[in-house]
Amino acid sequence: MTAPDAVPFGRRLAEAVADRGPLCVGIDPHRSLLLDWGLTDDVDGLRRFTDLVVEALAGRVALLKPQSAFYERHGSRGIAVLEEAVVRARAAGALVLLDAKRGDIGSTMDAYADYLRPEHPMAVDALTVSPFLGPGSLDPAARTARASGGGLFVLARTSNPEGGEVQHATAGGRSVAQHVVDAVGRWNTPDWLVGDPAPDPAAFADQQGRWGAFTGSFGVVVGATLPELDVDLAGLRGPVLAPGLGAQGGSVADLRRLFGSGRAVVPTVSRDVLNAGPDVAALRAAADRWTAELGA
Ligand SMILES: O=c1ccn([C@@H]2O[C@H](COP(=O)(O)O)[C@@H](O)[C@H]2O)c(=O)[nH]1
Repeated sequence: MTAPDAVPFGRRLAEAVADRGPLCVGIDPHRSLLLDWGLTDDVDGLRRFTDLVVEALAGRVALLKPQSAFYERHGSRGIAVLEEAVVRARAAGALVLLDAKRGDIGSTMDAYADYLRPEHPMAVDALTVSPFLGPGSLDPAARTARASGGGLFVLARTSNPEGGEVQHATAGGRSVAQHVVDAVGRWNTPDWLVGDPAPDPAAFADQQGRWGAFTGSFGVVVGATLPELDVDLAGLRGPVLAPGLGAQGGSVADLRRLFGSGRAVVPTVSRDVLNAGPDVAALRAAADRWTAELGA
């Protein structure tokens, strides 16, 4: 059942985009970045790095996307740094997408989805998930997301060059990537989960997939690096997270070429913004440059 005060992630994201522009900035404390910032590659350096990014950008961009791998590599103390940062970023007005790319059988996905429950110590607004065990294995996470006003971004056509080896494979005349997009599109319809209490009809009143109108809480990941858009996003009714800008070679022109202007796209950049640190003003200026270019 949907908690009465749970504003759906899709609506909160659309509001953030209307206020701040569509940019998502990734918090990826690579070892090399910690050293470039004059920090140590340990928990103290990790904390300082994260604090500075949160101070610079929470509430300034639509989404912050901490990459869990860079915290996990420092063990439990690294995860504690991430947890404190998530709490602080959300208190400062940020929407937080935890990039952890979880994917498992349904009963285990149910546990991963607890990240989306408000009572979780590291509660986040949305989570990245991997559909390799079949999109249906993610249903329990989608159910929790819908109940708690959270969001999911499912890997569909990833930005890395190897992605197509599996994502282009076909079954039943559709590519694996298309199966993923179609499954996510179903989550974004009001009749998904028939038998559960009906969700707020206003949440589904207008799902044209454009900012300014409500978009669904379930999105897909499609890289800005693709040579061409080889999935049909018409039935998605939700946002597209587009990584691969800057360090991986993607540009704003690539976003336009791939997605045009009629789609709810959240471009995400990590290193290209983080390289501007550790100065807070310089980090803000780097993010602002992307936002201006995206809006132009
Ligand atoms: O297809 C994907 C899915 C996720 N990512 C993640 O996004 C950032 C990209 O970092 P950059 O420094 O902007 O290249 C990183 O955390 C990846 O794990 C992706 O790149 N592609």
